[in-house]
Amino acid sequence: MKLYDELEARGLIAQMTDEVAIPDIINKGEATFYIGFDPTADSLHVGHFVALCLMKRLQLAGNKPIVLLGGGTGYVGDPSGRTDLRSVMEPETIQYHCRCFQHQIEKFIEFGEDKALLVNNVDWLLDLNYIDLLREVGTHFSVNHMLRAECYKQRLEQGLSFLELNYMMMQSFDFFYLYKHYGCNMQFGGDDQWSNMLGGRELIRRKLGVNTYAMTNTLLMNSAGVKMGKTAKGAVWLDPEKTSPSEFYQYWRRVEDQDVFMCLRMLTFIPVETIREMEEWQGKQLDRAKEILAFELTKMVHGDINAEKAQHMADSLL
Ligand SMILES: N[C@@H](Cc1ccc(O)cc1)C(=O)O
Repeated sequence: MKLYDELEARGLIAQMTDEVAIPDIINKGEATFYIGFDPTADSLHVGHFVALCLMKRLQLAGNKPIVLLGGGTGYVGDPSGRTDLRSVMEPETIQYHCRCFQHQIEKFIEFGEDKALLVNNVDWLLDLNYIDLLREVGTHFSVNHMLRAECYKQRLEQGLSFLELNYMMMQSFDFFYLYKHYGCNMQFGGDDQWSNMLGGRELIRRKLGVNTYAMTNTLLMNSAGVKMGKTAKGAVWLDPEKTSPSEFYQYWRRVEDQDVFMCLRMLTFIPVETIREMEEWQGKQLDRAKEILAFELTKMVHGDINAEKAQHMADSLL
């Protein structure tokens, strides 16, 4: 199965700017693409995991990932799709979070000159000159248009600070910068990032007359339409100190019957054909599917030994 068909079969694709060119470019392994991660906490969580796996799938098909750590955008905070105000983080906290993210990401993605790059936007955003930026970038953004963007909808009721209104311009500038310096021609991200991604694409088009691409992945939602990866205790983290391998395993072992195959498709590397056969399973066999899901994911995040331990622990609880 070609990469694009596989991503589609896994239900990973939400929106894209070009339905002909994007499948073609990624199938040929010709994309240099980036995904940005803002250092909002000292660990990645399950929501980031979908993006990391997507990167891995694209990398395995010969495309080149650029992982962008938002050490610069972290100073501003993305209001997209959020109703709550983000607290302004201290520079030391931002740096520390970036180191934590980097450490975790390095376990998933193989870095190296031709394989993948890791960059931090603090390296170019922090030194921008305000007046220059307003003149060179600000002129290309319509506030009217921004206020209509889907991602700010809920936020406009609560109030959107001027700081946050600038976020879209920062992320757009990143895409422009990565295109210029690394030939990055595509941006991926969660579906809540669509407006920010289009902003960058438009900036590149206006400043350089070049066409670039953007594609979003489906957010991990359960059948009730609720974002997955949260428990009563809070987020399900990838850091074993924050969510133990056993808790991590249990989270997946306990997904609802209707969600197990969607999770297998979106999160694991089990071939789509195998998952299709498993979809015939019913009753007790669904428990088996959940065990496979929990084991596979725990293995990917915490390694074989921890996955086995977590499974034994779960078995002994039964
Ligand atoms: N805005 C993204 C992170 C990001 C940061 C900078 C970028 O250039 C791209 C993406 C998020 O909140 O998830």
